[in-house]
Amino acid sequence: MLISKYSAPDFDPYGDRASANPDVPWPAPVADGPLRASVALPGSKSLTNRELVLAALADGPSLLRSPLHSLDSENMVQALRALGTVIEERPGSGPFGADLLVTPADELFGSTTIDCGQAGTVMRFVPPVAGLALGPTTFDADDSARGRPMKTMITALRAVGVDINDDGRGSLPFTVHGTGRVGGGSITIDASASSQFVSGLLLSAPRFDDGLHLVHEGERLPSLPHIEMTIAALAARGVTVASPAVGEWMVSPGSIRATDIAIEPDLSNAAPFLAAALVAGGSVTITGWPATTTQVGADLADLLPLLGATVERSGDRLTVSGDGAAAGGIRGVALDLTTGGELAPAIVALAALADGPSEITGIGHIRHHETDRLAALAAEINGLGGDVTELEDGLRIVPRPLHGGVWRSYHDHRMATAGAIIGLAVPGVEIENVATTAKTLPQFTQLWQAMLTEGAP
Ligand SMILES: O=C(O)C1=C[C@@H](OP(=O)(O)O)[C@@H](O)[C@H](O)C1
Ligand SMILES: C=C(OP(=O)(O)O)C(=O)O
Repeated sequence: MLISKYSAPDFDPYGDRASANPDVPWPAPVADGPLRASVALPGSKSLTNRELVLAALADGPSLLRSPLHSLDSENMVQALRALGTVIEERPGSGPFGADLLVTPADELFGSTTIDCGQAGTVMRFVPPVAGLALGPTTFDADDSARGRPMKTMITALRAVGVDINDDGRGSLPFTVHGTGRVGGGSITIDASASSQFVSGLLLSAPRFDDGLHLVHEGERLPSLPHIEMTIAALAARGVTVASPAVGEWMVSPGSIRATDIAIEPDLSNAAPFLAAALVAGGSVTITGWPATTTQVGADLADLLPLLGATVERSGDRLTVSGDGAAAGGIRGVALDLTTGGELAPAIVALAALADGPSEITGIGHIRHHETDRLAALAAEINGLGGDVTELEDGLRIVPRPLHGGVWRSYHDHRMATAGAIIGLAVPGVEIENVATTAKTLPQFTQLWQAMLTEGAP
């Protein structure tokens, strides 16, 4: 298991023994009263993995303070190390593990195999870096992630001059034959399946000979805030980057500045905890909420009130309060979540406990996340007695009285946490393979239990 050291000596990344064994389902705890909890969360996956890539391509050593330590970030660290980047642990600035000092390689070298695990950010951000390395780099992933779409990245890299060997199916595994240089230039791609194709190309683009002029043409462009996060991260390191129109980006060739950066807490991973306040009633506070951020999780402050929550900000604390599902405190909603598909599993779990029907649309692309999340959410909620219908690009959820049962997680961290949300109100929900939460939040069960016991009479 690729979990690196944590500052707390007795830190157990799995929270408890049962959750460490994927064969033993985790009994999701039921909330026995209103919550009054304050939760600190580890660093953002999206920020950590962008900053690791940029640091590896930068003009000197960078320090990442309070980065995420999880399977996704560990896969990124190992990937960049395999290409010659030196990544060393330094005493942690925060409670969730070491800081990372990243020293770029004088020259990136391939002749290696990279295990992307389940990380979309590794499989979409690192192949362009491998194009800049000398020698072949083979990319592979967990069985459950091998089918995730890669065709757009393969064709895009070929279009900027990178030689790739694949089996023609547009998925992993494939081999990037890096020559140490990438031409770059003007290309058009279809990023309908994932914004990560755009982000991955933009992150390496300053190191392409001619930079990159990238145009998206396709039926939809999901997760725009994640692309804006990429642009902001590049700009913060002195890269000249612009988006002259929606679906068009330009990156000038040039150096990427080394920096010292603090990684914000993962606001998308705040979703299940904040949702808990609506389900159980009472309040949940997330500490360290940034004043300004590019994370789409910040939208929870606007989304959760639509479902009946009250949201308050005080300094760096964001508090969500609710009346509880039993008191009819969750309202049905019609929501387009095109920009924040990552938040959908938590919102859908809330909708299953609401006082009326919901329709969540704009999220067809989440069929290509860790699993087909539309099919998985419908199957698992319906398996507990619910009434969820798959739409082409979303879900229609009609709340029904739910009963206990096994909730399958499909190797998907957000499926596991969505089941935990429902389990707060429905006795007898058992989450299969809750350890899958280690993808982005190895401490999930521990933090969830602490949220439920804190402030309890
Ligand atoms: O760039 C990123 O960090 C991410 C982009 C989004 O991907 P999609 O555009 O594939 O939804 C998001 O869902 C994922 O969790 C993280
Ligand atoms: C879609 C997700 O992950 P990935 O970065 O692997 O695409 C997610 O975390 O919800």
